[in-house]
Amino acid sequence: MDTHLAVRARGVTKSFGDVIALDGVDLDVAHGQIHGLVGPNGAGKTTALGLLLGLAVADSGTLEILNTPVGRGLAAPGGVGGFVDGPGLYPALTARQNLAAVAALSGRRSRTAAVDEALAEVGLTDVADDRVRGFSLGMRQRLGLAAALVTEPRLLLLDEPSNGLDPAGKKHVHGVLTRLAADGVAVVLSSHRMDDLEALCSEVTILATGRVVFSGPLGKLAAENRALDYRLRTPDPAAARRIASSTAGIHVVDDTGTPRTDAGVLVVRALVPALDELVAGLVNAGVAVRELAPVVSPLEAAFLALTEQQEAAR
Ligand SMILES: Nc1ncnc2c1ncn2[C@@H]1O[C@H](COP(=O)(O)OP(=O)(O)OP(=O)(O)O)[C@@H](O)[C@H]1O
Repeated sequence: MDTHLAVRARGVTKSFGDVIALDGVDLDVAHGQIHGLVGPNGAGKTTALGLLLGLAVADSGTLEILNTPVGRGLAAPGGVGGFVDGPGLYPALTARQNLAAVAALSGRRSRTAAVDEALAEVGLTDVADDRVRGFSLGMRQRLGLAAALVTEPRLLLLDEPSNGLDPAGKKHVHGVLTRLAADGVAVVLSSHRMDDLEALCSEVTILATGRVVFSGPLGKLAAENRALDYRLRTPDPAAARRIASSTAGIHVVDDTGTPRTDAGVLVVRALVPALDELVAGLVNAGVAVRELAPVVSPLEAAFLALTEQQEAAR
């Protein structure tokens, strides 16, 4: 048993009738790691989180959670917290009463302090005594996270935790997750938001049609040798286009969805070394470069490439 891992899954398969939701999934999540599950709609993210939360049982494969082998019965081992498909909350109770109920069920001793602390951590102190019925989606998400916090999880599982969050809410949630990870808690979250994954996760697992198409550090994914589209902003796009077209390894992309009114922008597809050549060529020719940035982030580009390959292979 690998004690530095909070989650160790090998060859996990789960079907619903004819639909194979997970197909031989391996997953390692270390203590203190924020691990992102990412993939197109229907890729199997929620199903995977449901298995980790003990809401469903795998058809085959092995799963160890917090060093406990998960058997055929439902229910996750102690120390696992979180939610899928939105947090389960009592709408007629206040935020504080909801958390007090969770604290009581989880057998915490210093309940009042734990509830107050959790409310403060997610930024809901001001609305602690309001009924949850009137809460927005983002407030419910934050309260769901607070409910998980009062159980003091060692493995926290969250399905789309940034759903409906405004920038302030997002800041609170990101702060909480980062603090938990620094304290050694393993966090697994699903998200469609590449910016969130990049801001939070040290590792990601990309699922496509139930299979793992990548798992590992974000840096490794971004560094994969793949040509990206770059937006080049210049006061002299005609000269820039001429130079780009004659630079080896540079492909000028015409149809990028860039608004036609943005005449100073050229999009080129290239690997980094060719891009360096292009910049040198532009500078030598006296063509100013006002901006040079990937059109989509390296993570998003890798995500699209990997998931499209898997879809095409179906
Ligand atoms: N209870 C269920 N009964 C039948 N099919 C299901 C069930 N749960 C999931 N599925 C199917 O399993 C596949 C994986 O679904 P899952 O919800 O895990 O994907 P997801 O990656 O979370 O998708 P999304 O990004 O849309 O939330 C889908 O084809 C889905 O229709």
